Amino acid sequence: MNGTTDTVPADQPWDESHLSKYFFHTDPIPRLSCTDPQALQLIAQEKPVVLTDTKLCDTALKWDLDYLAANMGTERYMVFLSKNHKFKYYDEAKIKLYKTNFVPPTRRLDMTFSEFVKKLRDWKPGDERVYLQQGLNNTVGQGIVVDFLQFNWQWLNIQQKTNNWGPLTSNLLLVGMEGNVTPVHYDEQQNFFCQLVGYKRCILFAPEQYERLYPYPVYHPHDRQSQVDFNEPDLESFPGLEGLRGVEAVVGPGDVLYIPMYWWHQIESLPCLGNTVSVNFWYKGGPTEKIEYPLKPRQKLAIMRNVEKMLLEALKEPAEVGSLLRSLVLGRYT
Ligand SMILES: CCC[C@@H](CC(=O)O)C(=O)C(=O)O
Ligand SMILES: [Zn+2]
Repeated sequence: MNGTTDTVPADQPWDESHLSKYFFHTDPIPRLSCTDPQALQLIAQEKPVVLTDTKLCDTALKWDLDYLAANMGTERYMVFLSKNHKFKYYDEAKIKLYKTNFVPPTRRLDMTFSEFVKKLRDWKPGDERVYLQQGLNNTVGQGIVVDFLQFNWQWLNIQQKTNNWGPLTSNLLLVGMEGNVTPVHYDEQQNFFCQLVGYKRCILFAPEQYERLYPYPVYHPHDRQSQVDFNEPDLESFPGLEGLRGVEAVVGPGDVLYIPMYWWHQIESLPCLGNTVSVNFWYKGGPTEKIEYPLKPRQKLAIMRNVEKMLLEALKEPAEVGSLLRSLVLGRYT
C-alpha cells in the first residue's frame, strides 16, 4: 500500500519491507467477514473483497509440504520452472499457430510431489525457481479427498446460485516458493482464491484499466497477459501506464480473495516468509439474462476479444488485423 501504515498488528508477520515498490498507486481491497452484507454486495457488484472467516478450506490449512507429499499420491503433477521470479502463463496450443518464434518464459516439467518438494528444499541461488500448479483431480490421495469434501461447499453453492455464476470448472492447487510472481493478467472466470499456507500480495486492476495494461493480441500465446513488466515499466511504448491505479491486499492462511472475472491481477508470494500454498475455485460466468445498457466494462472486453477473433478468422494474417482496425478508426471514430 502506498502511504505509511501504522504499527504492524501482532499476528501479521509481514510489513512494507516485503512489498516491492511499484510506479502505480493502489488502495486497499476491503477485508470483511463473509457474514457482512457489504461483502456479499461487493461480490454481487463483481468487485474484489477479502473474505475472512468463510471456513471455506479450513481442512486444507494443514496442507504444508510434508502433508501434501504424504497425501498427494504418486502421480506426476504440473510444475513450472523459471530462470527468474516470474511465472508468466502461456497457452501451449497457441504457440503452434503463432508464426513468429515464441520463446516460452518458463518450462513445464511434470514430477511427483515428493520430487517437487526435494527440488524446492534443495533450491539454491542461481537454480531455476519452481511453481507447482495442478488442477485437483481424482489422482490425489485419500487424505486430500477427505479434506476437499469437507470444504464449505454449502457457502460456495450459495454464492454461485445467488450471483448466477456458471459451473465450477476447476480447483487449481498452487504451491510456490517465496518470492515467486504471477505477472499481471486476467482470467475469463470468477475466482474464489483461498490462501492456505504463507502470504501472497494480490494486486488487482479493474477491467476498465484495459487501455492501461496493453494485453497481448488474442492469438498470441500470452493472450490475457499484460505486455507491461511492472519491474521495468516502458512508458514510451505504453503511455497509458501513466494513470494506472489498482487495489491490493496481502492474504494469509484462511483468507479468501474474490477475484472477479476479467479483473487484472498480479500475485506475489511474499519474500522471506516461506513457501506458499493456495487453492482457487474457478467458475464460468453466468448466462447474460437481459442485456442492460450501458454495457459493463467486462462486456466490452468480451466484445473486443470477439472482434479480434472474427477479424483474424476473416483476414487469416495477424499483421493485417492492426492495419484494418487503424483504417477503420483513424480520422473516423476518434
Ligand atoms: C495459474 C494461476 C495462478 C494464480 C496466481 C498465483 O497464485 O500465483 C492466478 O492467477 C489465479 O488463481 O487466477
Ligand atoms: Zn489468474
